Amino acid sequence: MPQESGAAASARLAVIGAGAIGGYTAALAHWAGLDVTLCVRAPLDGLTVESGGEARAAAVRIATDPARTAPVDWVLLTTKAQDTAGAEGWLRRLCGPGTAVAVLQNGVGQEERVAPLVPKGTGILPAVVYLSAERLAPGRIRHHVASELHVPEGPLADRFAALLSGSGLQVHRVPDFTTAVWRKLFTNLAANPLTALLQQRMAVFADPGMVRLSRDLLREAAAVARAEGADLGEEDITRTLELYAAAPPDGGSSMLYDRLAGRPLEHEFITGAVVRAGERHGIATPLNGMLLTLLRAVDRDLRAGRA
Ligand SMILES: NC(=O)C1=CN([C@@H]2O[C@H](COP(=O)(O)OP(=O)(O)OC[C@H]3O[C@@H](n4cnc5c(N)ncnc54)[C@H](OP(=O)(O)O)[C@@H]3O)[C@@H](O)[C@H]2O)C=CC1
Ligand SMILES: CC(C)(CO)C(=O)C(=O)O
Repeated sequence: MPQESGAAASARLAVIGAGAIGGYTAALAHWAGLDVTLCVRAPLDGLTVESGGEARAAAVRIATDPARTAPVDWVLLTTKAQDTAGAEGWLRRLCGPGTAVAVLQNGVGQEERVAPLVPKGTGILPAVVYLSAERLAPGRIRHHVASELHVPEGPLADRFAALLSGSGLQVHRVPDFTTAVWRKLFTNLAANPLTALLQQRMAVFADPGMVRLSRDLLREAAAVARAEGADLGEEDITRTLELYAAAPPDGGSSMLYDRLAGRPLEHEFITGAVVRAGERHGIATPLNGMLLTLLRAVDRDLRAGRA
């Protein structure tokens, strides 16, 4: 785990959400010397991150009440997409003149989701998250693999990269964010629904039938992605399947972890995003549509406490 101090060591950072991504990024930022407040909705005793077989505590400040917080330099929003609106109380208190908000969420349209919840003019930086982490228990995070954030290039991205320099989180500034966000969505479109529906980990992708099904799901999505302006093709599908094959077999997906913990699923922002965009463009997505129907059924049971 990185030990060195970051370039923006005195910056104040608030991380909303103490789950897998929030807990991991908050710990790395704290170890890099940033002034980190972790904003949670249920009290937390502390934060510990396991990575590479080593467990380390991060003595971040923990806040449970938005009313007791003040504006910071950066906010990292790391709730599930369906919980974005629920974080409005935090966003309103943490954003002042000069605050920027980075949205670390899967799916597409991160900026549009957050814009109505922050003061007009607040800089919003959508971030594609390439890392795998799992919340083992409240405040206990296991990092499985990778530590990359991809953001649209520009002055806000430059500030974000400077903020996190030396933290171990690599910030990549990309010229074509539409392609980047859809490319990342590809990695979720088969892995998240299939692991969640089957309640199996990434080892499931050793099955050639599962790889064929994933390719077909992604081919549907590629047609939709291109209609949305993303520059993606067969080689991106192949690369995604290679990623699945190379993933730690005991790793999972954020949707699997939600199902195992009995929490609502993020399906409407992943599979649902493809199906709805397909409908807008008149592109049929029967396989993704079928998964969406199954995920909605599971989610209904989870919300009713039956699954
Ligand atoms: N886990 C992973 O490996 C990856 C996840 N992602 C994406 O990153 C995003 C975050 O995922 P992940 O970290 O796994 O999700 P988690 O479910 O582990 O964490 C989300 C956290 O948000 C908290 N939260 C929700 N609403 C609020 C609120 N109003 N105030 C404070 N906290 C709140 C939840 O609180 P509570 O504890 O009370 O439920 C939870 O701790 C998702 O979009 C996911 O798809 C992207 C790449 C990889
Ligand atoms: C599956 C993974 C790690 C990327 O493939 C992911 O983004 C998630 O768990 O939501």
